[in-house]
Amino acid sequence: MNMSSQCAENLAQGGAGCMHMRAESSSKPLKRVVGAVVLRGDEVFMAKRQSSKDYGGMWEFPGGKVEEGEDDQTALKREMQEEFSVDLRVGDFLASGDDGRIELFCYLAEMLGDPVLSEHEECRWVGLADLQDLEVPPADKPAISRLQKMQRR
Ligand SMILES: Nc1nc2c([nH]c(=O)n2[C@H]2C[C@H](O)[C@@H](COP(=O)(O)OP(=O)(O)OP(=O)(O)O)O2)c(=O)[nH]1
Repeated sequence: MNMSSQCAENLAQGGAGCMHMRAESSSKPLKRVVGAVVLRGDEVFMAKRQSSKDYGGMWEFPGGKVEEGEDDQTALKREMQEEFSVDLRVGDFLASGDDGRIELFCYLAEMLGDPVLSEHEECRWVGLADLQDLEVPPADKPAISRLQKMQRR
């Protein structure tokens, strides 16, 4: 019996699948997400996710999923317009992290104008020294470590 027919038989018998199928599903490509790291002196702009969303109530770098045909910069600018009605100047790549489902690419950026809250529960300028007290999704941790290292220099 080959691998595929073993899987089919396992499923037909009401089994939870087999190693072969699990390996395939766990290698699904990560969804690409971008986040803007907007600094103002020793503070960074953070937004609180709506409680109805995944990671609800956690703080994130504003941004979102990159759509087909977009590059990271275009996606970040679009998301900042949609979510905060501001233009964005996108700078250097800072760090990336993942949660096994999405991969977050964070870029230093400058907001041109004042952000208007629409899709988040709250937004706030957070001191870099206070970042460790915020609850953030796991994919944000590498960017936060980089920011804290930059601050100590
Ligand atoms: N924007 C953003 N998303 C993050 C961060 N960290 C993190 O794990 N994520 C996750 C949460 C979501 O699963 C995913 C982004 O999806 P989203 O729903 O916020 O993005 P979107 O605006 O494109 O959403 P939608 O149109 O699909 O509703 O990435 C972060 O710092 N910023």
